[in-house]
Amino acid sequence: MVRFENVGLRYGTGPEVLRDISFELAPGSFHFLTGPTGAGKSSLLKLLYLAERPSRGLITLLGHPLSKTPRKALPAIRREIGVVFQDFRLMNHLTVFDNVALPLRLAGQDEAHVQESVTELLSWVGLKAKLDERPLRLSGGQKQLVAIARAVVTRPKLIIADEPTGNIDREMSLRIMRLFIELNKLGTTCLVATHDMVLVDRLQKPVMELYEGKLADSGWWMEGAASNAVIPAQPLMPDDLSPDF
Ligand SMILES: Nc1ncnc2c1ncn2[C@@H]1O[C@H](COP(=O)(O)OP(=O)(O)OP(=O)(O)O)[C@@H](O)[C@H]1O
Repeated sequence: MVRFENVGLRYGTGPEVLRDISFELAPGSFHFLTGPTGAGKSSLLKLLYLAERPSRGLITLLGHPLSKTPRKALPAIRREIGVVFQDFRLMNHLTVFDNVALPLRLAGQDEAHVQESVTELLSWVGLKAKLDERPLRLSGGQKQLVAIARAVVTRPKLIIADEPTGNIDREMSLRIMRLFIELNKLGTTCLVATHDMVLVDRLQKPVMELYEGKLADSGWWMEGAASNAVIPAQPLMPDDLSPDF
């Protein structure tokens, strides 16, 4: 699904902010990405959602070696990736419904499909009653639920979340993480960057740790990823979550 081999990243002529990054994410896996502020978490995620290109090393994304992929093929790969940001990045002049519908409409989907998919997803995140609301009238947690619905409306194979629960209270953070777990149970590969070690401890998922631009024990990550390859995509079973989650 994702493979990094000795990847480095520098911004402009500055120092490398990521060095010798090697890891593999198997299809259907779920990983947290943690590390202190400035360690390079957002930078690593930017490489994954194609907002930056590596200054060295090899990245294979959804089967495509990026160094050999023509630039014009990148938007199609990017459309297979759903991204959730800490600051939501919603369109405040659009309704909740239209925010979630936007990726489908941009992809030229017919309106009947848009109506069905968006209504279904807004029910799933618990915001069916808010579909005509503007984002500015929602709480931070509700805005993040809309952003998650928008990120997954095109059924991406990979979901990347950069501090999705920053500045959101504990109860809503758990609800948001539960959605990522449900998506993962449906077979979506998930990588979630977070500072919230309480959530990480509760969820008992593999953790990739970045320190000063390097992955802790990256050799282990290549090995760990290989064993994750046996995790099958599972049907959605919300009740399967641990009771205290
Ligand atoms: N656009 C940029 N131009 C130059 N340097 C940058 C840019 N973005 C990030 N950096 C630098 O790269 C390093 C890693 O930053 P990054 O935002 O990836 O860390 P982070 O682990 O996500 O931090 P945080 O937890 O505070 O969000 C930092 O030293 C930062 O100053």
